[in-house]
Amino acid sequence: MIIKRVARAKINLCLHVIGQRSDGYHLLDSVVAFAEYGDVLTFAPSESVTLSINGPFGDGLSGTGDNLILQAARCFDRKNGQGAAIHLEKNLPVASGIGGGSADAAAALVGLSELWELPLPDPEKQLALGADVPICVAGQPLRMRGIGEVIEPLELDQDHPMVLVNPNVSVATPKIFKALNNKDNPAVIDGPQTGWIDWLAKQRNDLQAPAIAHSPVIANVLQALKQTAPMLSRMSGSGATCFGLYQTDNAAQEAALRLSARHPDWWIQTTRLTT
Ligand SMILES: C[C@@](CO)(OP(=O)(O)O)[C@H](O)COP(=O)(O)OP(=O)(O)OC[C@H]1O[C@@H](n2ccc(N)nc2=O)[C@H](O)[C@@H]1O
Ligand SMILES: Nc1ncnc2c1ncn2[C@@H]1O[C@H](COP(=O)(O)OP(=O)(O)O)[C@@H](O)[C@H]1O
Repeated sequence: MIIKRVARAKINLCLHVIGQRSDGYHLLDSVVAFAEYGDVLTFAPSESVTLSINGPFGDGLSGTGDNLILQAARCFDRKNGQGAAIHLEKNLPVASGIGGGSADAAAALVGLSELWELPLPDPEKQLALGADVPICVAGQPLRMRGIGEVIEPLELDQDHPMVLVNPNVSVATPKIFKALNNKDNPAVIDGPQTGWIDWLAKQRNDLQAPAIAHSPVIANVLQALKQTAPMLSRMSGSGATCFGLYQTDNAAQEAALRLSARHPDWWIQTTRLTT
């Protein structure tokens, strides 16, 4: 039996930083949904746990040691001889604000739980792998609070065609949180009272300014996206990936073509935000 899971890109449609805990972690209020596109993981029975990696962003990652997939495998109380040959097709840029590592860890938790017929590790263990892991296990539109442990499922009105753009710079999350001056910003306005997009347009990503200060090219990405007339565009997570949402698949494809023609060195991916 071979099990396959797509580790979908996590998109912070907005991300408000509303406080800081005594251990330094920041309190968040974020609306999150997932792309159709992601890394692809497969799990086959084996006597030990191994990880092989390929794909466009696989080069910088090691298949041993602290890879989040192997850390996820260590969360299970498995029996002797219970292993898995895991393969990762790494399609998402690393350290890019779309939670590739957390999505991989979540996919590994779910895939291995099925392969080994063992219960999913509890939410606290999931959170210890990464603050974004529980939301990636949930894998549906949601509002996340705390550092990611408070999850409220939401119903997105419809699938939205989307373009993801990363200028091929990696951004270390802790640096961006550290550079944020005001840790005490207003929460997400409750909603949506009107349409989803109108509601989201009124929200923010509080990490956008410090991320731009760290990597000014993010401002160019946001400006280039704006010029393609999306319904909504913003940076996800701590960056540098930005997203644009469009009315139709055609509009998204045209936007992606236009962006690729002007910026052949950027990672540009057409996909859909799923309900
Ligand atoms: C900012 C967010 C928004 O969804 O996404 P990304 O930009 O990583 O995709 C997440 O909260 C990131 O979650 P994740 O990437 O799993 O974070 P972790 O590995 O747990 O934390 C990495 C480091 O980021 C900082 N950190 C993380 C989360 C948080 N709420 N406050 C923090 O200050 C801490 O310095 C921590 O040591
Ligand atoms: N399977 C994995 N995929 C991506 N990153 C991983 C993985 N395992 C460990 N990491 C490490 O986790 C860090 C954060 O990666 P990632 O989750 O892609 O960031 P972000 O949440 O900002 O998109 C990187 O520094 C990377 O080296």
